Amino acid sequence: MYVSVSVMETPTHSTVHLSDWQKSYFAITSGTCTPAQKADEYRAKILHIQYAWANSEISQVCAANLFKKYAEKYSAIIDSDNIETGLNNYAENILTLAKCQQNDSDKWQSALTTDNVFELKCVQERMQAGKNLQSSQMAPTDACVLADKGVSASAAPGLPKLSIFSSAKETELCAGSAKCASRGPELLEHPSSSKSLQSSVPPVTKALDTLPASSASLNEQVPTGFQATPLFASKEVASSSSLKMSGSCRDGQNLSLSDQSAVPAWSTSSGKRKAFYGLADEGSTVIPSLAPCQASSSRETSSTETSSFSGYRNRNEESGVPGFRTAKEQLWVDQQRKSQNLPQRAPVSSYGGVKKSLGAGRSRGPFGKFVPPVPKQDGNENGGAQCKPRARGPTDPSLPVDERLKNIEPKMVELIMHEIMDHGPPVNWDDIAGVEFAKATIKEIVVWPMLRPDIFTGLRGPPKGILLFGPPGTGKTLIGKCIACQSGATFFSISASSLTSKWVGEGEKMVRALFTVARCQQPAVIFIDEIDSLLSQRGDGEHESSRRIKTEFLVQLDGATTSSEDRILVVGATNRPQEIDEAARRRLVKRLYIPLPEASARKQIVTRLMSKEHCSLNEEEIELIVKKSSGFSGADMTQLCREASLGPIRSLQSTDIATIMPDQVRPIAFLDFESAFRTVRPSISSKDLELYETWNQTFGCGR
Ligand SMILES: Nc1ncnc2c1ncn2[C@@H]1O[C@H](COP(=O)(O)OP(=O)(O)OP(=O)(O)O)[C@@H](O)[C@H]1O
Repeated sequence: MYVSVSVMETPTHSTVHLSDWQKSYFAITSGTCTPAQKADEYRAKILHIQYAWANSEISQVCAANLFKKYAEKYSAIIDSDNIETGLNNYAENILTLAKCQQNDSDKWQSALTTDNVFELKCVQERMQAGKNLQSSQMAPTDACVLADKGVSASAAPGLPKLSIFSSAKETELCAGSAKCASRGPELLEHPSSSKSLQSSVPPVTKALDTLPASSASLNEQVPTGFQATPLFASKEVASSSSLKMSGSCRDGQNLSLSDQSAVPAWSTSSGKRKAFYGLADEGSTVIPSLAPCQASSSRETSSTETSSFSGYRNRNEESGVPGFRTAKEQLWVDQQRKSQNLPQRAPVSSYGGVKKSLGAGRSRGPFGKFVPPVPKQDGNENGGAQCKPRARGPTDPSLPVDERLKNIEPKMVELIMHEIMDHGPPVNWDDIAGVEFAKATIKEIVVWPMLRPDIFTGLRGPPKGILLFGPPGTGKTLIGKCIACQSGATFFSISASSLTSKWVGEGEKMVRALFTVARCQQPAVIFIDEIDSLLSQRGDGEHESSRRIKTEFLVQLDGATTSSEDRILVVGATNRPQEIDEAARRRLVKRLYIPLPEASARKQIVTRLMSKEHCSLNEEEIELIVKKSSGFSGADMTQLCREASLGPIRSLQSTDIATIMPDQVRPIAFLDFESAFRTVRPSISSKDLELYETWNQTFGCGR
């Protein structure tokens, strides 16, 4: 886990008593704090303590006590596996990466420990890359010095073999390195457990005895710039710090797993240290490393000390070199730089961030709650209700970034991923009553080709666009979604009117971005509701921006910028097909009429909805309902059933509602439908229906 703090104040008094610290640093425990705030505060305070400790502002005993107190105070957050409140959820490091690997069946219980996280393949790959680099950059003599001085070879960055500190010298080194930021994580490796916390602090007496000497010796032993991994800091903050720090820590080695460490080398040179603090004082977001790595991992650890040291050695092992970034990380950084509007920290998890808000209304401070940028691998992020697992978002530098997205504004990608990409429950063909011809056609021309692109080649190739037209509430959206679900495609759903009105001046870019993201997520279905407002016939009053959006859309639809192998289907839906201009109409080759549901379909809708309710309707009554609902759309039928379902409640005395048991509510009866028919009327006029019929006969592809 990472910690980030904007400005670190260095305590002014050289000796600070525990009580003073407790007084000033435990004020945040009021009951009004949210878990997120507490988690943030927790990190910030931990940092503060560790800085004070590292600067000898407080004693080791004091630090250990404070850490223990914090662990106790915030154990609810730290230990919690709750996706909302658990501190793990705020992690943006290796743990997050690891969490992305989980699926529901894992019954994941914060079982990640420092060790098993590093066993994950994705983690090892990254570690290996860093290790290789270090090996190639570390002079053999450096390694010898380390070995000679009692530091396990494996503890030296870049040296592959792992070992646990066990020798006296190693212990001394660790104890002494209390002064060193790089030792920090061990102390707080398991803040959730006071036991582990205590035991992870080197024995006080020994530490006190050995501190000055070993501190110095460490500084001699460790190559200049030997840095700790900020396990608790935000990636962006760390990243930016990294840039700032590079000047001061010329020869520092950045040990951050994600190559974003900003922690300076802890050298004997007070000049260097001052330079470091100087930066910190100037507002640099410098990240020390004494914060907990995996709060809950202590539970899993059999030997706390071993765990502590293993955390140390692992981080050493994964250390990188300053300034090194993989190409994909560089790309990510570049993308973030381009996105000047975005807050400093927002982009990290923004693509996978809180849903449906584009981050607006969602405050993400420097410690903003982390939401994994990628879905679980089973795609069940939303309770198993998802057509297709979402592909990886491009904002997490630890994940591959699609080259195609590099020219797209991140905020647009975010919007598309969160607002337009649909993550709702899957839809089956059986969920759509009636419209048999349309369903059969769609299966044949769209779903099968998407499933078997190898067979549906050449003339059999799928169309790029289809049009569903008909009265409102007849299931066009349902069909669009069903296509996506049944063909294993990602479903993007957008209203064309929002393209033209919501993003004034940006609609054109939005169209381009939408197709680009869809291309990255293919097979994909782009459902455009009210497509008539996007593709309406050109007139004198047509606005320039509307014209540009339309042109861009047609270009994208034509696939001018796509390869022939792209599997993207545009499904347009409209209630006003007559307003679509010829150029667009021609491109939407299959124009399918989605009419009002026939009697059999209406029966299907009623039966299906009532089967989920406590209902006393018999066959005959259902037939009567179907008969009386002639001219109703699917949406009207749904509304009718909703209204009828309220009948039993309405018949209750007002006083009963507070006390009645659910099973005492009478079943929905025919009389409730009779009442419902008095308020629910068909929403489509026969005149409107004529228009659809006429247009269908002229341009439709039905029989
Ligand atoms: N054929 C159908 N089978 C089952 N339910 C239907 C059907 N048609 C409509 N519904 C019900 O009506 C609701 C609205 O349907 P949907 O949004 O798909 O209609 P639409 O044709 O896209 O409407 P609009 O043109 O107004 O966007 C659905 O969620 C569903 O409850």
